[in-house]
Amino acid sequence: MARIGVTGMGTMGAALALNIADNGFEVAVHNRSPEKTRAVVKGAGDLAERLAPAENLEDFVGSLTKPRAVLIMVNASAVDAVIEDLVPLLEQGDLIVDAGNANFNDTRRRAKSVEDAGLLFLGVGVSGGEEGARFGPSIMVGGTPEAYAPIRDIIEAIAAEFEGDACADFLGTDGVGHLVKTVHNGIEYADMQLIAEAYGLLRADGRDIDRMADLFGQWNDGPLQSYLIEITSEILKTKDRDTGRPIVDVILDQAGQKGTGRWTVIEALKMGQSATAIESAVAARSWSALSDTRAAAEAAFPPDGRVAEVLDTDLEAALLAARILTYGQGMALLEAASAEFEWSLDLARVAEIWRAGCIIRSSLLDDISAAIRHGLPHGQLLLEPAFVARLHETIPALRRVVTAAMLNGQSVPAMAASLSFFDTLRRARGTTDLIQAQRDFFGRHGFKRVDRDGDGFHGPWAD
Ligand SMILES: NC(=O)C1=CN([C@@H]2O[C@H](COP(=O)(O)OP(=O)(O)OC[C@H]3O[C@@H](n4cnc5c(N)ncnc54)[C@H](OP(=O)(O)O)[C@@H]3O)[C@@H](O)[C@H]2O)C=CC1
Ligand SMILES: O=C(CO)[C@H](O)[C@H](O)COP(=O)(O)O
Repeated sequence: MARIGVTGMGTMGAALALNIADNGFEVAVHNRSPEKTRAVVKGAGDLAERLAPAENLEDFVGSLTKPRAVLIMVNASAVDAVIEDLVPLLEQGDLIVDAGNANFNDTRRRAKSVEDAGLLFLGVGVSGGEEGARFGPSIMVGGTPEAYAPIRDIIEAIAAEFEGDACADFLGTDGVGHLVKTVHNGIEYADMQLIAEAYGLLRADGRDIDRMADLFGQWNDGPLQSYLIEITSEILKTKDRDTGRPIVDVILDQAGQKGTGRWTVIEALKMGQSATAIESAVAARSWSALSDTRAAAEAAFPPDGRVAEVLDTDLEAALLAARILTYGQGMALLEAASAEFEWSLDLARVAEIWRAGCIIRSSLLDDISAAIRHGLPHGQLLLEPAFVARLHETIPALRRVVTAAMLNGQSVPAMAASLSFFDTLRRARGTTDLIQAQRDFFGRHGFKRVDRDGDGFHGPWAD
């Protein structure tokens, strides 16, 4: 009998189940199509003795000790159907864990309906891709402490570690684990886009791909140290087996997206927050789908042949500045969500559990968690003294890179969005006085004055 079961033997579910077994726990395994379960057991080697495979949900649930704990790792669109099948098979006090990527609004709804049925529910974000799931992901738990208690030891055992600290924690009630994972992915989208923009500038400059790989490798030894920079270097070194060409040259430039970046932007907009670098990254993926349109537009507006003059050191600093601003936007969004849903989210802890295991892990996160513990003035990372100093050092480079890109017709939407966010925020008096005047002019919306208390003032056009 197993203390926990995993249903969904896809990329992530299989890897998590093996991780659980590797940490000494018996684990029941199940998949809608049983051949996948058989394949996982067959490929498990010595770990197979800790796997209890089941060909149907009834046997799967029957192989769990009570109170049962079932971890679902299926596509977001299938979670409701799986829960519907599971609930009649479970008893009061049993636990359902949705560990896939889920829209946190769905998680809130699911938590309520599962709890109404007398069961416990957790919405858990897991990050790290297949390798992370197998050897140590970052794990973001949302739900109730009672629901977390029975599996806490398992979650902490399978999670990544940063200097002995498990990169897993209970973050608060209902949807918080999935919103934190969603924002993690939003930051992931922006960081990937920023890196792709730097790659685009280097390509426009005619750089050799192998030397580019070395440059990313060097950057990974400095302040940009991160998983995404590291794998970019690896990817750029990789040749296609069939043609011998750099692998990036045979990959169609159309990026997929499963929804978490878009969810981040939607939630940011709903909460009156800005996630502009993330929004640019989502847009860039959407624009990437328009291959025919882009080809037609290139024919209509051909490149003017100028060469981008961008220094490697400037690119490195520009990426760092934009990354800081992106993390800052993500953290501010989480702070706003915490206030709105009364989660009392410990943002420093979030940064801590992202320091290892997850896709956005980077050396910067240790500094970000320290900065949050010192307190972020006005809730903004960019105002924390250590980050003020870093931005003073790096923003001029971001400005030079964005300017060079713009002058040369190179697309850098996420870098430009980050810089505009920064420049907007660092002006005590902006330009929305005119917006307010326009709103009042056409719609009598009223405005506040700088020289009097109260609101609802109108311009003379209203007379
Ligand atoms: N891949 C990654 O890097 C990461 C993925 N995630 C998230 O983890 C979850 C799983 O992703 P991943 O493992 O990559 O996906 P896969 O495509 O590898 O596997 C999908 C799994 O979902 C099952 N499934 C699909 N539809 C149904 C259904 N209607 N009923 C029952 N089972 C169903 C599949 O079963 P079958 O074999 O029968 O089709 C399969 O086990 C997703 O939410 C994803 O967003 C989270 C972090 C990283
Ligand atoms: O959660 C993940 C990583 O953290 C998954 O890999 C997710 O699929 C990435 O999102 P997308 O497929 O939209 O790029």
